[in-house]
Amino acid sequence: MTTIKVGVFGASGRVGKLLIEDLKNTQGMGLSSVYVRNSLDFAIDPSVLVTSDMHSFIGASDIIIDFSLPEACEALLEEAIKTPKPLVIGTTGLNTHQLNLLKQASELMPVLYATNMSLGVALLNKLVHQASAALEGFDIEIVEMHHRHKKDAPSGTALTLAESAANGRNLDLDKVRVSGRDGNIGERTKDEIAVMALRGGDIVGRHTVGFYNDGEFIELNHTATSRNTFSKGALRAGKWLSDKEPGLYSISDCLEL
Ligand SMILES: NC(=O)c1ccc[n+]([C@@H]2O[C@H](COP(=O)([O-])OP(=O)(O)OC[C@H]3O[C@@H](n4cnc5c(N)ncnc54)[C@H](O)[C@@H]3O)[C@@H](O)[C@H]2O)c1
Ligand SMILES: O=C(O)C1=N[C@H](C(=O)O)CCC1
Repeated sequence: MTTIKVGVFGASGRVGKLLIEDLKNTQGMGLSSVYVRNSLDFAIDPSVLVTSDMHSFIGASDIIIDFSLPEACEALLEEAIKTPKPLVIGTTGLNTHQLNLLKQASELMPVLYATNMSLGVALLNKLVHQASAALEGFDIEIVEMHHRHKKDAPSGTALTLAESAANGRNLDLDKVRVSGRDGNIGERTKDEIAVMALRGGDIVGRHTVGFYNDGEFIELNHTATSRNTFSKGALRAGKWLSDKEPGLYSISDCLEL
């Protein structure tokens, strides 16, 4: 079996470090390059290319996995457009320009973009779509909780869940999303979908999508108890993506959900 050479972008981050560890025990895949801005603060196999030259970083690998920051992901996409390689993108908080760049890249190479690499959240998105369509008149409120170091809010996962809920009712999320309530704002409107973010401690990731009506409510809840859920999910996605045609793929495509 040939070994898929993996490049890790965001290597010294919380998820990046786990990707490097998990790759040591992943059959059919091996770490070949890491991109660093300065230097790595941990030891790495000397056969791995450690570089701050984006072109060499991409060139040394068969696929690239990115868990970084939006500006960094943007720079990666710009370089990948010049040197196409399958890309697994896990970075959240991308703006409209960065999302457009991602779509542009996917015309030249296979790109899997997932705001959450877990199987549980992939299924939760399906359930939320179904519940949103079936539970007419129920108010939809989403709450997410993450660790104190998280920079973007609301989480990418919460926004994707809100998109699933809005799609279930043929609503435009940009028109109905509420991400803060403060002061004398009046009563809740019928269609609004609230997405609220809490931050604290070392919470890996918790999402609750609630459907509330008079006399009853349903809450669908997902909790990630280990960050390895994301790194292992990204490696599974990378293996799946490595022989695909150019296109924009989702985690549901990879998991055949
Ligand atoms: N899709 C998922 O399943 C999933 C899961 C967890 C985290 N995330 C997302 O992944 C991203 C990273 O999360 P994290 O907790 O590992 O963050 P982190 O802050 O620990 O790591 C970020 C990494 O990006 C690197 N970086 C920052 N700016 C850079 C630049 N300009 N150029 C190159 N590299 C740069 C940092 O050096 C670091 O290695 C976040 O957007 C987070 O929301 C997604
Ligand atoms: O720790 C993070 O940061 C996470 N980010 C993703 C998001 O924004 O949804 C996935 C969960 C963990």
